[in-house]
Amino acid sequence: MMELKNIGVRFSGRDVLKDVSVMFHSGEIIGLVAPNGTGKSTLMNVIMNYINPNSGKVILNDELEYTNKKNEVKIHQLVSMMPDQSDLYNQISGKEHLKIYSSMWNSQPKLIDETIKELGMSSYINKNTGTYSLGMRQRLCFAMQIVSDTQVMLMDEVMNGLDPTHVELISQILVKKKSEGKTVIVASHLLENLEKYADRIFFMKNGELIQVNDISPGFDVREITTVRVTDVTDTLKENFLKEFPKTNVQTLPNGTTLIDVQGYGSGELGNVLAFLKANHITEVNFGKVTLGDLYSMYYQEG
Ligand SMILES: Nc1ncnc2c1ncn2[C@@H]1O[C@H](COP(=O)(O)OP(=O)(O)OP(=O)(O)O)[C@@H](O)[C@H]1O
Repeated sequence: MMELKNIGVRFSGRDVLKDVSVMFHSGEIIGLVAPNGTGKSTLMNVIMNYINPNSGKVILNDELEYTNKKNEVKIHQLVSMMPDQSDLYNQISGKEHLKIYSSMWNSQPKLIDETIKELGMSSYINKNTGTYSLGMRQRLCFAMQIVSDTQVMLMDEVMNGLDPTHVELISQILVKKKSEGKTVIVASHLLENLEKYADRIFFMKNGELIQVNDISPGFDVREITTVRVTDVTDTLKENFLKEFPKTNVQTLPNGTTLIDVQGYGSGELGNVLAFLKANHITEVNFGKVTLGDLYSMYYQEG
């Protein structure tokens, strides 16, 4: 378990992190959504103690804090950040990289071969990483962190440059790590992918971390059932509300209109769909509010 307590970071008089307090538990995947420049790297750097916050602290397992070098070494055995592609040494093989990580974290050596197999890296793992494609390098960086086998894993843009097959594969491995009790914190811009596996998702804005379930009550990410439509004019919306006055309708900055049909029976739902069809609305999607919808609500509004 990792706690961030009242973390504040100020750069050039600007609050990049503002009194951030949050608890991350074992066996959960945290999704972190942060448009460029909102403080995601700063947050990760504070967690790793690469940046000293102006206020607040990071607490591991209720007791460990970055109060001295000895504790830092202990915490870094428990918390790791996925390496960046620029951290790779071109002149040695992928397997050498995995061995180095395994010995640095003193993890079980069998994890190396298991991870190579799981990620389908056997055909190139013994070649120098200088010969790797971007996707291969990315998979290696991910594999290095998996091999380190720490309790908390921070991953910044883990899916960068990966094709859909590998995005899926890595998503499955993240879920497996969660089932092993790891805390996995993934910062990603792939919203559709993130919402498939993340247990809790936070948006970063103005130095704050907001859990998406708190953003728009009534349009909760997991529970509310909606009809999603595009190309709804103001007049059509007015007519719709005359016909269905009790229905909650919300048009997002991205042009999608959400019609809340939670609790509607098939008759009522049929009436809504018939109305839309009669008004030539053919792009109709039935489901929950998506993370993309919430992103639009939160970051693009007025
Ligand atoms: N050492 C620093 N000194 C001054 N300002 C900084 C410093 N580090 C970051 N910042 C500023 O803090 C803000 C957040 O930076 P940060 O690198 O955390 O963003 P980010 O969310 O990781 O962005 P990106 O996704 O583009 O990497 C930015 O406005 C950046 O200019």
